[in-house]
Amino acid sequence: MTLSSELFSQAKQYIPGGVNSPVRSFSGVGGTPVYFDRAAGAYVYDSEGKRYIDYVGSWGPMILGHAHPAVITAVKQTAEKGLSFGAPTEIETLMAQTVCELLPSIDMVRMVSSGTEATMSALRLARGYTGRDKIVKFEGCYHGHSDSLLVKAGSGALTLGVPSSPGVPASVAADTLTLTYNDSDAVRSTFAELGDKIACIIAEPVAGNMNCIPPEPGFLQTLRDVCDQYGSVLIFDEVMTGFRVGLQGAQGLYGIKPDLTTLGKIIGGGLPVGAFGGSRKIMEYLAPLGPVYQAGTLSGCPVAMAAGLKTLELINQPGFYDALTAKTTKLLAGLQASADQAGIAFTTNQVGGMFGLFFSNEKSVSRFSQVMACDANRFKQFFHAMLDKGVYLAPSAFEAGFVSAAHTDEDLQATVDAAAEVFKAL
Ligand SMILES: Cc1ncc(COP(=O)(O)O)c(CN[C@@H](CN)CCC(=O)O)c1O
Repeated sequence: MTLSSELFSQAKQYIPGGVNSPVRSFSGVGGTPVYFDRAAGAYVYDSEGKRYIDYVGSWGPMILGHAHPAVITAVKQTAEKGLSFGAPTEIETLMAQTVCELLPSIDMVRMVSSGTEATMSALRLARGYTGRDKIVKFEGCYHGHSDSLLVKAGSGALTLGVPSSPGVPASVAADTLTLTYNDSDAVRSTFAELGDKIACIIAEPVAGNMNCIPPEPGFLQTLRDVCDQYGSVLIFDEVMTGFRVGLQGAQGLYGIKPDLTTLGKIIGGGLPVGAFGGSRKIMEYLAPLGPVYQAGTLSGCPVAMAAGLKTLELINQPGFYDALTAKTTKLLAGLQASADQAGIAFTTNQVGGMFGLFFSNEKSVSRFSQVMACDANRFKQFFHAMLDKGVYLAPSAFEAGFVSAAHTDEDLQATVDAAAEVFKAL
């Protein structure tokens, strides 16, 4: 029995499923989750000291690499002054100002402590601002676990949602319409039918929770157009893509301006931070200024702000994203060549420093249905074989992968070499 197995057995006595977030349980790939003890740069080290090249990066935040010295120093120096006060601090204003300066669509921003809080709050704000109840989301997109967003498509495109989890009241799910990502026709026909009842669309501008699925040309523009035509709020959930695919997020990359943006992950630098922001006219509906209530004890925690601010400072350097994108491209080109060499049906997607791996015969994967048709068993075999070789990929075929600035050419080559051996043995 490995130390991780022992730790997992112990955890399962006290924590449901032994984890504080389901995907960590390896339920998507089988086997026992690896317990990590420490991390530095591109590497994570398990409880027995084994090193892995990490492509999860705490699900996106660790864009600089783990335990970046300047981030750790900023956290230590801020923590020594106290951890949180439940009162305003200057560093919160600095963070808000930085986010507003980096994302032109954001005039004002409110900090929260998770992506779930950010999207839940943005939905309430959009509903309060428009006075409407219905929302549109897309199948395969994940926006955290608030009730309105744990909803799957009803039997037909225009039928209302049904809960995707017990505990979500049918009455709540009924206000959520779930459409097919990248299906612009479905968006247009839904709005033609119900547009004046729809408070908002919430979309991942690059879907990173059904593996990595970029928007097809015109899709994001369609979302913008129907929201303009029917007076609905366009929410880009950039919890994952924000500062990951570019300094101005996916909205900057694709040139589509949302009304509200949700953020998380990178803006916390690895500590619990979420945020939602947008146009002043909408944000001023928020308490204490306006009638829409939203609050949080540790929102804007100074220590978390310090980690996030230092991270945003260090990614805002000339060439940072070109280098990150080039590394990711190099990794994927190597993986594809190895798979082709071994005759394995395999394809990849990439946007900036995030990527998706698909065991699929498709030349390119752009729809949820194509993701679902991938060879899940082959992914599981690949995942575990790579893990054995010291490469830590996302333990699910429905997650994106992430490269950091700390990954070296040697790390990328070692990953490709390991994959070449694994593909041959599949
Ligand atoms: C686009 C997007 N929006 C919202 C969320 C929810 O954020 P959190 O509440 O987990 O901080 C997420 C969370 N992402 C997952 C990874 N796919 C978190 C990992 C987990 O659930 O443990 C997200 O990707």
